[in-house]
Amino acid sequence: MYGTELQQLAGQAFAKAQATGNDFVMLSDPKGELALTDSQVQALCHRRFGIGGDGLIRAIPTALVAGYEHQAVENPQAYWFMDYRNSDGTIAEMCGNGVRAFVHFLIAEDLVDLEVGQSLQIGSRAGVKQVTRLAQGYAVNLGEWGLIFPQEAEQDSVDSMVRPAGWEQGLPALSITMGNPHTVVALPDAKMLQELNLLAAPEVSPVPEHGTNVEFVVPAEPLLHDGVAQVAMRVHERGVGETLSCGTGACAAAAAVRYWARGSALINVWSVEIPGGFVGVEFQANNNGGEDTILSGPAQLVARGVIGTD
Ligand SMILES: N[C@@H](CCC[C@H](N)C(=O)O)C(=O)O
Repeated sequence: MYGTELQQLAGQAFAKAQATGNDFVMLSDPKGELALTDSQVQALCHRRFGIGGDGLIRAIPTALVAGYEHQAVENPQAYWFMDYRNSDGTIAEMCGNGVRAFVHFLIAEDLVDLEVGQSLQIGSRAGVKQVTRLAQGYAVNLGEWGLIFPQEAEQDSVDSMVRPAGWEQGLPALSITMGNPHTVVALPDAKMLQELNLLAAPEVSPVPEHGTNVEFVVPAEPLLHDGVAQVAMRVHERGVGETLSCGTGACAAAAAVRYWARGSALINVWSVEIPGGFVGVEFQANNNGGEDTILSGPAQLVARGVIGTD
C-alpha cells in the first residue's frame, strides 16, 4: 500500500514535529518544486505504511504559492508560507499547532534566525500570521475570531446541533471561524468528555460551507483559577479524525464558552487542556473593533530522515 507514492518521493528529506501531540510531517521546498498529490500526502501521513502524522506541512516561499503571492508583495517579511494539508490530503486554511511547529522547523533547519522575544511573519491561506518565540514555545496571533452563523447565534447563542456517534439526540453548538471552521459543543462533565466516542465523526447540522472541526468542551467549576479561565476539550478534526490537540480548536472552544458567558465580565486569558497537554489562549481588542486571538504552546522536532522505499 502506498509503495508507488513513497517511491515517487524517494530521497526527499523530511522532519517530524509535534505540538501538544498534534503531529506533522515537515518538508522544506525552497524552490517550490514539490507539488504533492492527495495520495502522496496520505501515504506520508499514514501511521503504518508511512511516516505518520495528523497533517503535513510544506515550507515554501510565499512568493511561489499560486494565489497567495500578494502576501509576499504586501508583507515582504512573510518570506515563508505554511502550506498545510490534513492527513487525508485536503487543504486547511490554518493550523494553530502546525504554525508553531512550522516556525520551530524553520529555526531548526536554519531557514530563519529567531531569538526568544523576536517575531516572524508567516504566510498562510488564512492570511499572514505573526509568531513570537517565547522562552518556552511560541505564541501566534491567529487574528480575529468570528461567528460563522452570526444572525442565528446572536438570537440564541446556539446556531447548530451536534450529535456524537452513539447518541440519540443532538446537543446545542456554536460555529466559530478561526480562519478555519469549528463547531463547539459544551458537555456537562469531565466523565462524559472522557467517554465520548470520537472514532466516528459527530453529525453536525447545519454544516458550515466547507465542513467543520468539532470541539467538545467542559468548563472548569469554578471557571477561574488565579485569574485564568480553564476548560478541557477533545476534538474531532476535519480531514483527520480525533487528534490529541487542535490549536485553532482550543481558541474556538475558549471563544465559544466566553461568548456563552458574555452577559458577565469577559475573561481574556484562558488555559485549554487537551489530551496532548495544555495551550494558552488570549483575547485582545484590535483596531478593527474585533478581537484577535493569541495561541501559545510548545513545539518540538522529534525526528529527521529521508524518504526511502528499500
Ligand atoms: N490541528 C490544527 C487544525 C488543522 C486543520 C483542521 N483539521 C481543518 O481542517 O481545519 C490546529 O492545531 O489548529
